[in-house]
Order: sequence, then structure tokens, then C-alpha cells
Amino acid sequence: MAEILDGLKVSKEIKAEIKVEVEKILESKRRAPHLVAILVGNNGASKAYVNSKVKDCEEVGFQSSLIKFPSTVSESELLEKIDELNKSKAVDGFIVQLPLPDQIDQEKIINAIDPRKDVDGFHPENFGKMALEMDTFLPATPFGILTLLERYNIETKGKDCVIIGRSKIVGRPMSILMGRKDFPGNSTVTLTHSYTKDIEEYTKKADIVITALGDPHFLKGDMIKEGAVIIDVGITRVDNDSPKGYYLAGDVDFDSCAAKASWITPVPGGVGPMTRAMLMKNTIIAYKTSVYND
Ligand SMILES: Nc1nc2c(c(=O)[nH]1)N[C@@H](CN(C=O)c1ccc(C(=O)N[C@@H](CCC(=O)O)C(=O)O)cc1)CN2
Repeated sequence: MAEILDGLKVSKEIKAEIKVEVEKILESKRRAPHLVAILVGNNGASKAYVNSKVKDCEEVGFQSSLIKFPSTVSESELLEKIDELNKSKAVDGFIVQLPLPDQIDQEKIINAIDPRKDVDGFHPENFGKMALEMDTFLPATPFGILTLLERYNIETKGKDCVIIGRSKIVGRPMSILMGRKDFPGNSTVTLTHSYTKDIEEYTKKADIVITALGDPHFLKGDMIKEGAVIIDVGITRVDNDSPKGYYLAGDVDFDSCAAKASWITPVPGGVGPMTRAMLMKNTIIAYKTSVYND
């Protein structure tokens, strides 16, 4: 039976560590780090995520601001706001919550963010630095997974790692990071996607499987090998009759995979809270490297 990689517990530890750092900053009479989140539209999950980011800021002692736009906002209005935030001496980092409505070119928006304030690590300059093993902001979800593996001392060196899904914010950066020379990395990585002929052929041989598909219960126990490490990034709201009206489903069929795996992340309480904690980490890094807060 697998042991749990408890993302909620580790995320609390990381936030507690950041809180101590912020207390020291405030003792030295400097201003607190400041994170801004931009939310466009009314997507229920996106609203919940940005609200939780604001709560995390309160918890660690950061200043936070939430800027809301209607789903009809134009690209130029958003770009204007980004320009303002890029120039603001009072803002250390900001994020634009994804996904964005169809009329907005997501790439254009991300490219407009000053890479020094890009605490999501999505800007091409930061993505390139990540691939080149240079110091930069790592995207929060992959950063969270690496940190979870590190804190549980999971060996990644020389392991076969299969990633399912090649999104720009999870699967693709994850594939680069797991193959980097620094710990936790040094894995032999296979990035599978919708055109992969037989995903099972890969997952059955993998020491580490990372699923980032958004397809509830996709990965079943008979698709993995005995002792594998299973990381579930998928969080899908599936409608049901509960008071909330939905439950959260991962990409992993938890019971059948947990029976065979050595380690496994739960949903909820696995990668999600780690994503939030690593955004806080990136924000304090942005603050410390900012040219504005000496
Ligand atoms: N600008 C960004 N947009 C999006 C990102 C991102 O990193 N930056 N990632 C995802 C959503 N995401 C962060 O924004 C995110 C997803 C899940 C969680 C989380 O805490 N999940 C909890 C369950 C929460 C719930 O009840 O719904 C868990 O898994 O335990 C936090 C952040 C897409 N957009």
C-alpha cells in the first residue's frame, strides 16, 4: 500500500518558513512583499484559486491586491494594466489567472509581463532560463512537485519518469525539470500526449508517473508498475448531488493505484496546495531580488 505525499502538510511548512522570513523583513522596517492577482471573468474554479492565493498572502504576511475584470475586457485594457504593474515600485510580482476568455491572446498577455515580476514563471525568458538551468522563477505547479519529491527524499536520479500531458504550465516544464542535472532531476523523461500511441506501454515501465491531463480517474492500477511513485496534477470538478454540487477528481484512480504504488499524491491535498505555496515562494524571491526595495 502506498504512502501519501502530503502536499497540504508540506505546503503549511513552506508557508510557515516564508512567514518567518517576512517577520524578519518587517522587523528591519522594510515593507512587506506585495503580490497582485488579476482575475478575468466569472469562472468558479479561477475565482476560488485567486481567493485562496489572497488568503495565502495574508497567512504569510504579504500584501496582496486582487484586480478583477469582466469577461468582456479587451486585450488592450489588460495590457494597459500589466504595463502599470510592471512599472509600479510597490508591486514585487503579479499573476494573470488562467485560463483567459477567447478574445484575449494568452501568449500576448504573458509576454507583456516584466520577467522580473513574472512569479508564475510563464514568460518565455523565464521558461528559457529554466530549461538552461539558470536561476529563475519556476512555474508553481512543477516547482511544487519538485519540492514535494525533495522533502520526502524520493530518489529521481536515474529513474524512468513518464509525464502525461504537455501543457505549457505543467507537463512541458515538468518534463524539462525532471531531466535537469540538479536534484530532484536526473530522470530519463518521456513526455506523452494525445498522439502517443499506447500510453500504457510507457506508464507500465515507469518509476515515476506524473499525470496532468484533467481526465478523472484516467490512470488505473493495472497501468502502473509495482512500487511506482504517482503524482496527480489533475483537479476536475465533477458534478454530483453533494451540497457543493461537485466533487474534486484527480487523473489517478486512487484506490487501484495506491494498492500498487510506493508513494502517491491525493486529490485534494496533494499538488494543489503545493502550487499555492510555491507562488508565495516565488513572490518572496521576487521581493528579495527587486530593484525597488533596498
Ligand atoms: N496564473 C495561473 N493560472 C493557473 C495556474 C497557475 O499556476 N497560474 N494553475 C492552475 C490553477 N491553480 C493555480 O492557479 C491552482 C489549482 C489548484 C489549487 C488547489 O489548491 N487545489 C486544492 C483543491 C481546491 C478546491 O477545493 O478546488 C487541492 O488540490 O487540494 C490551487 C491552485 C490553472 N491556472
